[in-house]
Amino acid sequence: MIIGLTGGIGSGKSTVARAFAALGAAWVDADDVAREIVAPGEPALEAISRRYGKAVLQQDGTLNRAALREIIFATPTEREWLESVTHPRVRERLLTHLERLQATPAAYVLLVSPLLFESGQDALVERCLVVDLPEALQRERTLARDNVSRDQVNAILAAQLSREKRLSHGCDVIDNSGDAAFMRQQVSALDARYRALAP
Ligand SMILES: CC(C)(COP(=O)(O)OP(=O)(O)OC[C@H]1O[C@@H](n2cnc3c(N)ncnc32)[C@H](O)[C@@H]1O)[C@@H](O)C(=O)NCCC(=O)NCCS
Ligand SMILES: Nc1ncnc2c1ncn2[C@@H]1O[C@H](COP(=O)(O)OP(=O)(O)OP(=O)(O)O)[C@@H](O)[C@H]1O
Repeated sequence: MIIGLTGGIGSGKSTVARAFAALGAAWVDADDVAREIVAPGEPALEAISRRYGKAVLQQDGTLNRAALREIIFATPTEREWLESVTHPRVRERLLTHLERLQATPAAYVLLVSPLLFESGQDALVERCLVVDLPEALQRERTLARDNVSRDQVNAILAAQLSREKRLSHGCDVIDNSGDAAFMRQQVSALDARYRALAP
């Protein structure tokens, strides 16, 4: 069984996924896969450097992620262009990872993705799970973790589904507005449910 674990920036997806993994779940993170497909030599990186030039490359030829982030969250059409290059490749690579993970003894597999619905990756999963919290807390946790401005966090939030729209998909929900113990308690209950449901 593949479960899509989603939530906006800084909602706590990786933290929640690690709690599931501690109980034996397997997982793949779409953000990690999005990094794989822009490694040096990959066609997506060539397309990005053709469009934006050297400004989006570091001295060693790897992607300057902060520079590209500035461009795409300032201009929605540029973000759409980048997604048209990256999302099909992320999806293809996710399928390979999921196939590999399904062959492991784990009872179920998590596909962790900030853009599960926005990118159509929900077609790859049988159930979905939303990590939910008030947007203000999401913003504060992101600002505490990342070296980004409040304006940029707001631009990223604006490019993602709203809390209400994400919840409207009828997924299971983890309330991550409390402490780690509260989160782990919910993970443990869901793990038992998923094990009972897994074929
Ligand atoms: C713009 C990039 C280079 C910025 O890299 P950076 O290292 O600063 O951030 P990182 O990749 O870790 O992403 C951080 C968070 O930003 C948000 N985010 C990233 N891309 C997008 C997007 N296209 N739309 C909305 N939110 C996004 C997500 O919440 C993500 O968890 C990178 O995010 C990217 O390549 N994005 C396009 C690919 C994509 O859509 N990835 C999302 C998973 S499929
Ligand atoms: N219940 C919690 N209480 C306090 N802090 C938390 C909690 N859950 C997560 N955090 C913190 O919030 C930040 C965001 O969490 P995490 O990195 O897991 O989110 P994410 O959804 O994977 O983020 P992104 O997709 O943006 O990479 C981290 O610094 C994490 O330690």
